[in-house]
Amino acid sequence: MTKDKLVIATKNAGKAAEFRTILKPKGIKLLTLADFGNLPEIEENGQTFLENARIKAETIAKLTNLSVLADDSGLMVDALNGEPGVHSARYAGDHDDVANNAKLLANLAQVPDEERTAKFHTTLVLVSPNGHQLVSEGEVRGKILTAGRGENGFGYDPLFYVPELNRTMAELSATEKNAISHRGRATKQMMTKFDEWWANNENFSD
Ligand SMILES: O=c1[nH]c(=O)c2ncn([C@@H]3O[C@H](COP(=O)(O)OP(=O)(O)OP(=O)(O)O)[C@@H](O)[C@H]3O)c2[nH]1
Ligand SMILES: [Mg+2]
Repeated sequence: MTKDKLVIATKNAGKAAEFRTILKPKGIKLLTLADFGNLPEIEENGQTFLENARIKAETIAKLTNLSVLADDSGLMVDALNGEPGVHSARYAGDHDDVANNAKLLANLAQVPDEERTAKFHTTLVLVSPNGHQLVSEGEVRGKILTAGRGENGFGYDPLFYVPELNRTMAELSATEKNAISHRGRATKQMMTKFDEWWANNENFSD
């Protein structure tokens, strides 16, 4: 019963949409936290992306007894010593993209163009109900603009300029973003080991 389902342990609709596109070829039924009515709030109190991804994956696997994929990600700006980092979602206000982007621009107001380098990072943790884990990571480098451009994506995407494509993340289509993004790269890396893990996981749950 539980073998063909994977829970994406996220409340972020943007992330969920990206995972649905990337994982579609697997033909596995994907659920997100929105499919469960009564889950408690998860406190992301880790110091690292890995700790937070693990907290999310392990908590939801225990509660649902299903296999779970969790993503912890964030923006790391060189001129801000890697901030907002693990605090990206709640930099200025809890999941308030407008306030978060405004704070980022304010903190970079005196920083010249050539020093506005940054990267997006994702750590993924995949865990089965009995605790077998796969971990992967992905990053993409870019620059923080002085004003947003584009309507797609979510979070800091309008401010994140990708030099190779001469566009911001928010000016890319979903397919274009997944092809180069931190999340797309981390998922691609995980997929190289996924089939073997999934097959073994089926055996473990017997
Ligand atoms: O412009 C962006 N494009 C991206 O592709 C992206 N990926 C992550 N982020 C930022 O980093 C936070 C993650 O925090 P986070 O990993 O805790 O996720 P979250 O709290 O939004 O959802 P959940 O998965 O924890 O439920 C997010 O909220 C965003 O601010 C991104 N911003
Ligand atoms: Mg979060």
